[in-house]
Amino acid sequence: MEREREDYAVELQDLTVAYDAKPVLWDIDLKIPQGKLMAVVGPNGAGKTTLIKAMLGLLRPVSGAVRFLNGNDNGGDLRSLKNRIGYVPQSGSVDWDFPATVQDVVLMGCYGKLGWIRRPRKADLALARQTLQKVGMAEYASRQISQLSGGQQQRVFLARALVQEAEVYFMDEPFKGVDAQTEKAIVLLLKELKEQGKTVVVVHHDLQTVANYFDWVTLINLRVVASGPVEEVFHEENVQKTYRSTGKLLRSTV
Ligand SMILES: Nc1ncnc2c1ncn2[C@@H]1O[C@H](COP(=O)(O)OP(=O)(O)OP(=O)(O)O)[C@@H](O)[C@H]1O
Repeated sequence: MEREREDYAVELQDLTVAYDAKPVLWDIDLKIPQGKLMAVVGPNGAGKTTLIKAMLGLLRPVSGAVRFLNGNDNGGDLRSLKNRIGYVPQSGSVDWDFPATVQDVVLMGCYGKLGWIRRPRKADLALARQTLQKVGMAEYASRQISQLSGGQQQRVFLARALVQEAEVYFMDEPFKGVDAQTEKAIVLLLKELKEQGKTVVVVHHDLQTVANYFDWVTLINLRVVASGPVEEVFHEENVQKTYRSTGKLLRSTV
């Protein structure tokens, strides 16, 4: 039984989340196997960001449970799992006026390992530099984050997550507003993470690239319409069902 749990990076059971008593996620059951690159797709307002926030314990669900890796309950032992879980928020949701350099922001990714008090070691600085190089931002290391373009900020937040060396990553629309070259760089990083056995959950809007970029997909619109290997569940019928209006789906659940 324990072994079976270990195979799942994240497991959701009967998860319902509401804002002001209005449900936006309804009775979600989901198992995300370890080592998958998973896209979460669905129309605007479908509950994708809410799903990620609920998984991370940033929102309290009305009911249900979230379990990571070895079966720890969300809210109970999530703190001890913190360093094993990385999060790249939607760039629009971040306060970019926060006074910090690019290098500072990337080093924040090491704090889980370092603790807040300790100064970064040489190895952390080297890792931060190397990761900035990877995302093509090394030359901006001492620039204030407020003085970067949207796509550059996105790359920096990706670098911050990468230095954390987590096991499960959540990324909320990492391709939003980035140019083709940055998109390619991010895709390469995602594939690299997968090769290292990491699990990556990505909110994604471009249906055209799902099959190229990901091996697992969850289609969501208030409820999970389908979740599984891309080649099995990402087909016309499921996409149609997902992009029907939320109202219709809600009526069909009650
Ligand atoms: N803090 C909040 N308070 C009240 N309602 C909210 C809040 N955040 C989101 N919602 C509502 O919950 C629903 C789901 O929002 P969510 O941001 O999870 O959707 P999404 O699928 O990520 O959408 P998008 O593709 O537009 O980013 C939407 O109807 C939204 O208006």
